Amino acid sequence: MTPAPIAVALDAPDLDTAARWAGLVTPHVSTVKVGLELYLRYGPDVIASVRGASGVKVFLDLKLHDIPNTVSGAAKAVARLRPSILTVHAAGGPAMIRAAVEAAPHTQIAAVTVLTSLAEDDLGRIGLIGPAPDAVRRLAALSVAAGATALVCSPHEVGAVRAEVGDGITLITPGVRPAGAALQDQARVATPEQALADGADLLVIGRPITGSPDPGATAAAIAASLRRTSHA
Ligand SMILES: O=c1ccn([C@@H]2O[C@H](COP(=O)(O)O)[C@@H](O)[C@H]2O)c(=O)[nH]1
Repeated sequence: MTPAPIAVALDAPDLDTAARWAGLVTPHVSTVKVGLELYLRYGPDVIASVRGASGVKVFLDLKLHDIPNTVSGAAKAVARLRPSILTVHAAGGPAMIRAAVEAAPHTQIAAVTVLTSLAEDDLGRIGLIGPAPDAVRRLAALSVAAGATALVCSPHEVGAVRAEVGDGITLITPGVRPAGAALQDQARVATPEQALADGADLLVIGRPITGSPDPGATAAAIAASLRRTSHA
C-alpha cells in the first residue's frame, strides 16, 4: 500500500517517544516531521533516530527567519542531514528564501506563509494586510519567485494558492483536524479529506494522531479515509 501523503508532527518531549511514534506511523504515512521542540532538545541526532531503518522521509520544520547570510549558514548546516523538506518563513523576504534554496540544493525549501494558528483578526495586529487568503497568496507568489518549491499554508487558502502558483509547487497544509477533533491552538482548519480535495499535496497532522491512544491505528484510519475519498 502506498503511504498516505501525511507528515506526522513528532512534537514529543523526548526522543524515545518520537522514535516510537515514528515507528508506529511509518507504514501508513509518507513523512514524519521534526519541529523546534525535538530539534532544539536533541540536535541533529534526532533525524537518524526518527528516520530509523524505514527510510521514511523526514521534514525538518525549523521555520528559519533571519538575515540571508545567517539563514544560508543554518540551511547549509542542516542540509547535510538530508531532510526532504526544510521550512523558512516567507516573511523573511526573497533574498532570505533564495539564500536557503542555494544553501540546500538537495532539500526542498518550503516557505511558511501565514501560520495556521492565526485567525483573521490576528493579521492586522502583526502588520499583515488581510484577508488571510490575500496575504497568503502574496507571500506564496513572492516565495516561489525567490526559488521555493514548496509552500505551507492553511487548508482554507490551498485552492487560491494552487491557482496562483500552478501545479509544480508542493502545497503543505497544517491545520488539519479529522471531523470532530479538538482544534487546540489551530485557527484555520479543515478535515484531511477536504484539504486533499482542495489541492494539498502533503497534510501535516500531529496531535490528532500522536495524542490518540493508538497512533498507528489512527494514522492507518486517516490514510484509509483519504484513499476512499480520493478514489470516490
Ligand atoms: O502554519 C503552520 C506551520 C507549521 N505548523 C506545525 O504543524 C504541526 C501541527 O501540529 P498539530 O498537532 O496537528 O496542530 C506543528 O508541529 C506545528 O509546528 C503549524 O501548525 N502551522
